[in-house]
Amino acid sequence: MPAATMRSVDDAHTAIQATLAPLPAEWVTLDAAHGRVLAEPVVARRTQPPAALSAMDGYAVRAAEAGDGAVLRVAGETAAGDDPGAPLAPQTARRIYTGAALPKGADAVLIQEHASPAGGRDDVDGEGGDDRLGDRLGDGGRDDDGQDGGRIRVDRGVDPGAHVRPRGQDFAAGQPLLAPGTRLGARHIALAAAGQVPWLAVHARPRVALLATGDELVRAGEPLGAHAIVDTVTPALAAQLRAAGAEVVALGIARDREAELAAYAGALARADLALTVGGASVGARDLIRSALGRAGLALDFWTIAMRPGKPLLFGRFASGTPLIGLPGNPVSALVCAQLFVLPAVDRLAGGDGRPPRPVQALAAHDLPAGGARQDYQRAALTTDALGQRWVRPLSPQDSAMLTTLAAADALLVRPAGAPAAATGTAVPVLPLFP
Ligand SMILES: Nc1nc2c(c(=O)[nH]1)N[C@H]1C(S)=C(S)[C@@H](COP(=O)(O)OP(=O)(O)OC[C@H]3O[C@@H](n4cnc5c(N)ncnc54)[C@H](O)[C@@H]3O)O[C@H]1N2
Ligand code: MOO
Repeated sequence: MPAATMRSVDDAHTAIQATLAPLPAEWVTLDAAHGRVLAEPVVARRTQPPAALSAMDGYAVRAAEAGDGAVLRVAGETAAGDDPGAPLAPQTARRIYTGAALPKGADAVLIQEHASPAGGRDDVDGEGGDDRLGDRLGDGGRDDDGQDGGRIRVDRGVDPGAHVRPRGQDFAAGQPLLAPGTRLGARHIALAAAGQVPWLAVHARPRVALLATGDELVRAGEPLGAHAIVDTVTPALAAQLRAAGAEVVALGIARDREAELAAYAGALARADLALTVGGASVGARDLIRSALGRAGLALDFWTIAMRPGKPLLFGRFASGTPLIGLPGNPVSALVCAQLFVLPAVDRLAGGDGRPPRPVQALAAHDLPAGGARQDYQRAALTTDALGQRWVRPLSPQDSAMLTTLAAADALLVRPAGAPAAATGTAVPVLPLFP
């Protein structure tokens, strides 16, 4: 496998993505929509707010009547959800609470912290409240003098529009709220709910079939022979893929026999994306290409100028299902999953399928020149007192070493043929998948 015949990482990503399209839409309720990608626009079915609403607890007033020192009679009370009823009579204020609709005629809200009681219900002149001056209505106090029938003094005059949320301030009925392609987070779900849209069209979850291969493999926790190897990749990938929104069909462990491997072809080809682990290299027992090739897999590429991950293969079944054949070394399999499998799942689920984007960090050591393959070194990231990020490759870099992978925060990317980099040089790193 000379480097010249291998795909570059970028070309491999492009070739895989070229075969993928978002899955058809399905309807889900809002509480099931988190992390899904919208397939159809969300259009508001109502205007929000549906009427001018108070943003504060206080009094709905006419700003022109509510200058400094003005005294107003409190006529009526409106809480959130109430019909505001009769229009605001001249020289009156309406007791109002946050979220309540303003009565007709009101154009501002005087917050209760800026109003003082100015006399009881019978004190028509409004002078009887002097003995209570300074006894503010704010601070949680509900003073009857500030309630319906009492009087208030305006301690701080209001401008028109003060503390009022105008009708339609957020959006109007018929307005597009969310565009197809949006990956739905809590804030998008809240917006759809506000628009009175309780179900959303999202792309279906990709069904990913996963087959481990190898006579030596045993499921974690099961009895082990002295030379058995635990299947670490299946639980790791299954967990990661589920977290990424896929439905995982773990087919189990196939023995290294062509006929046995071929027998899984039907199940693999029925998924939206098929994954195999192991058997991708050149050994006599590396049978994925031959066995699945006989079962109808058309190979697109095999081997990639990348370390770890060189034997990666990609092809398609006659059903159209793409198959990514991951190398058996666990670190290789998981690094390839980050670079190729997660973007493939993202694309099927309606996302853009872009590869993970590197960030910059400063080399904490001198780095030798890059080799023939693009290297993804398991590395630790630290941040210094100035907020500068530093990256330090871990050792050893063996692609079977899971302690190193687990201890790593990132993959330090060393492009093929990269010149040696002195300590302090900015280099690309990929923060590791969770
Ligand atoms: N002569 C050559 N030998 C190898 C080459 C090469 O170019 N020439 N490439 C090496 C590279 S690079 C890798 S990576 C591995 C990958 O080979 P395979 O994809 O064929 O994987 P296997 O041989 O089946 O397994 C390799 C290794 O990984 C263990 N394994 C497999 N599956 C799992 C699993 N699900 N969980 C945990 N561990 C697994 C397996 O037992 C082996 O120890 O090939 C190199 N060889
Ligand atoms: O590519 Mo292999 O993954 O170097 O160990």
